[in-house]
Amino acid sequence: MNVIVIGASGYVGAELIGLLTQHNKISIQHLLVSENSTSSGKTFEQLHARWQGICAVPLHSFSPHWFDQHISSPEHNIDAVFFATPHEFSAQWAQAFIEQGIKVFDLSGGFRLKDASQYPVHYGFEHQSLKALQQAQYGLAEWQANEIAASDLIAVPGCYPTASLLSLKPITSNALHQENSLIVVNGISGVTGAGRKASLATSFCEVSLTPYNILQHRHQPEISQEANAEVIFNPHLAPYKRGLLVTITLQLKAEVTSKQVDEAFTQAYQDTPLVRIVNAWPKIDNVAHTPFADLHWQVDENKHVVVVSCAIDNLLKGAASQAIQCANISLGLPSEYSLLMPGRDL
Ligand SMILES: NC(=O)C1=CN([C@@H]2O[C@H](COP(=O)(O)OP(=O)(O)OC[C@H]3O[C@@H](n4cnc5c(N)ncnc54)[C@H](OP(=O)(O)O)[C@@H]3O)[C@@H](O)[C@H]2O)C=CC1
Ligand SMILES: CC(=O)N[C@@H](CCC(=O)OP(=O)(O)O)C(=O)O
Repeated sequence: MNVIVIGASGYVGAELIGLLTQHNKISIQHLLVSENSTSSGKTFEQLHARWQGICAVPLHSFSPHWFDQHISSPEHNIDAVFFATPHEFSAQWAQAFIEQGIKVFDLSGGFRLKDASQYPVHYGFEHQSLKALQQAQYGLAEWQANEIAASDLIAVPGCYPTASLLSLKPITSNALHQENSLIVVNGISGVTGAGRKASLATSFCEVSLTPYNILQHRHQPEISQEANAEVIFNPHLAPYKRGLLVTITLQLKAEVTSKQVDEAFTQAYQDTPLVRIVNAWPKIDNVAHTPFADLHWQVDENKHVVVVSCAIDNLLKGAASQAIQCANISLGLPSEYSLLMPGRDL
């Protein structure tokens, strides 16, 4: 698979490129940034020294001219593009790549919400690619492999939604929860979740554990849509670099037993190497810098309540490694290919 990564100077782009360099079925053809990027002309290893000696591909500026020069002719040799870019940019450009026969893996939120009217509210722009939006397939790898394999436009889930949906779907897809009851998702993320752009809110001396965007975060509709159940989402920013944890409280139907809950989770994740059911409450340190999601739950049958917690690396299972899982599925490979043992057949 010959690929392009747009957004190569960002945190997600860097992790994605790092994974691509170790994938023996995927070949990086171009690494791109914005037209006025200060990173244009630098090599990937100059920008992200972690990959010194691994990837010296130069970063170039993406523009309509670049697209015309490299993509518009049918002779292009590109099979797929990864958008590790702002939401509006992905929403603007995905259709043009699809029309050239190029598969799109969008790591932004540009194609995750099915209802176009939600974009002005939650993303601040009117969606212009309604045809692509309808065509887009949500890419929660452990739950939608068949749909991902059949689609040319994959909306890779966000970091909080990934951890939340891995926790919720075994319950809601088996209708074990009390209909119309309160489902509260508390999430905590490290600062890399905000991206590489410097801002006062994420500068070293300013960051402290705090809730943010309460009752108005754009992940609330994404989680509700994909869980098929309305949630309340309370994100928190914490003073560490990477890793994300959600703890979810939801009411079970009165007749549901803890055995049914256990069966729902073991059924969902018995054959998913990257989602681990762990015997203690998950810890960020056990998943940071890995493609894993660690899950644990506890049921109180008297209160008819289950508490589920899931920890992931926001840049990996919450973005880049899940995008690789989606690409693997598109290639007909096991979703975990190259993620457990880099570059080798499983
Ligand atoms: N951080 C996280 O934990 C997660 C982020 N995401 C999503 O992934 C995407 C990238 O996030 P992240 O890496 O954190 O963000 P960063 O701000 O770190 O990186 C954004 C990247 O997009 C590039 N870019 C910006 N505008 C354009 C443009 N017009 N044309 C081409 N490239 C452009 C930037 O290049 P430059 O500035 O050099 O021009 C940079 O490489 C976002 O949509 C984010 O919401 C999804 C899941 C998790
Ligand atoms: C700490 C922090 O700021 N996190 C980001 C989530 C990053 C992310 O997951 O972006 P997507 O929406 O593309 O998934 C936020 O809350 O907006």
